Amino acid sequence: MTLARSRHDYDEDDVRVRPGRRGSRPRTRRRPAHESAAAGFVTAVDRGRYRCLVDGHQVTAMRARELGRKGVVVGDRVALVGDISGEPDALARIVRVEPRRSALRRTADDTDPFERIVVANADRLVIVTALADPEPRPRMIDRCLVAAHDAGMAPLLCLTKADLAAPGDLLAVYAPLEVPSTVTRRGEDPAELRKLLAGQVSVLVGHSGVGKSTLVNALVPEASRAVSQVNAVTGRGRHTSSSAIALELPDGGWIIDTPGVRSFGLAHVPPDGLVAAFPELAEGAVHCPPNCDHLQPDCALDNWVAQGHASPGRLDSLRRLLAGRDEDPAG
Ligand SMILES: Nc1nc2c(ncn2[C@@H]2O[C@H](COP(=O)(O)OP(=O)(O)OP(=O)(O)O)[C@@H](O)[C@H]2O)c(=O)[nH]1
Ligand SMILES: [Zn+2]
Repeated sequence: MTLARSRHDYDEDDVRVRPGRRGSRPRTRRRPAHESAAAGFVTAVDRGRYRCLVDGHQVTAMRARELGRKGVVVGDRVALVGDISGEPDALARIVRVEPRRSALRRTADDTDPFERIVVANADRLVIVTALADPEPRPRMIDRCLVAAHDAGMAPLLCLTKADLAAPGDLLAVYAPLEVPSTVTRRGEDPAELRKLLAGQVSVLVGHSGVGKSTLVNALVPEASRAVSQVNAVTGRGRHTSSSAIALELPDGGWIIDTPGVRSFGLAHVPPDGLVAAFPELAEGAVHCPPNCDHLQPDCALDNWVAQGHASPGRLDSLRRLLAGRDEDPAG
């Protein structure tokens, strides 16, 4: 997969490496401290407490001061010291966050003024859209596709509630984008989705009411118990919490639900990054006039599509996104 960013380093808050006062070697060259630390996988984060899986058992941890401003998010691979027994009241310390393979970002909005990484190291973004009740919102899907590309994750379109409306029209809109898709309906086991997710770390995203919890409950029989255990630790209910939670899939892999994140704005994705999310169009954009915004008549992409190098639907999708970069991400 081509990445939109030249920034292949997904750790935005620790890229600056300051040389020591006396010009000693950069800090990253030093031997890592805590060589005997245990490896953990962060499955939930809330109010400064991190739930980590260490050797198959759950450990509650806090950040060690030495992490500085470094954020820790669900999906992070971390190194832990201190009490990793997992006993009630035991508290370990996270002393290191391993480099991230991918980083899903949310944009600033009314509920949170900062752009933040919400999930690290996930492979897939599952864009959950109901075919009816609520009505599908294609622009939200487009935005999620770019967010997936920007994050370094593969998208999967999951169309729910096929018992209420047929998926044909929506699938036709997205067929040219060659995004894999799966359709689910009430009363039917989501077997295809289960197969697609096995062995991977996937993030579910979608508007309220599209059926995410229904899917999670079907995929992870223990889901409600796992969620209430986390809430027992953090003292919050699922719907009031804005943090993500990772649940282990019976066939291997993880599904990460992100209750507070329903869509993604693109304000943090530069226009070049948007175009890069459409590799076969990016190739044609080299023929555009300098600083082309790809919305004017002299844009070379119309010709590129006319020559059959890319589908008209893909160009439409790109232009919808370019024209609406600053729109309300929930739209
Ligand atoms: N007809 C129909 N209804 C469904 C289907 N899947 C879920 N629902 C219903 O849609 C409603 C919302 O489903 P949830 O699973 O709670 O949706 P959600 O995406 O988790 O919603 P939030 O928790 O608000 O984000 C519930 O009443 C479900 O029973 C489906 O395939 N068909
Ligand atoms: Zn152009």
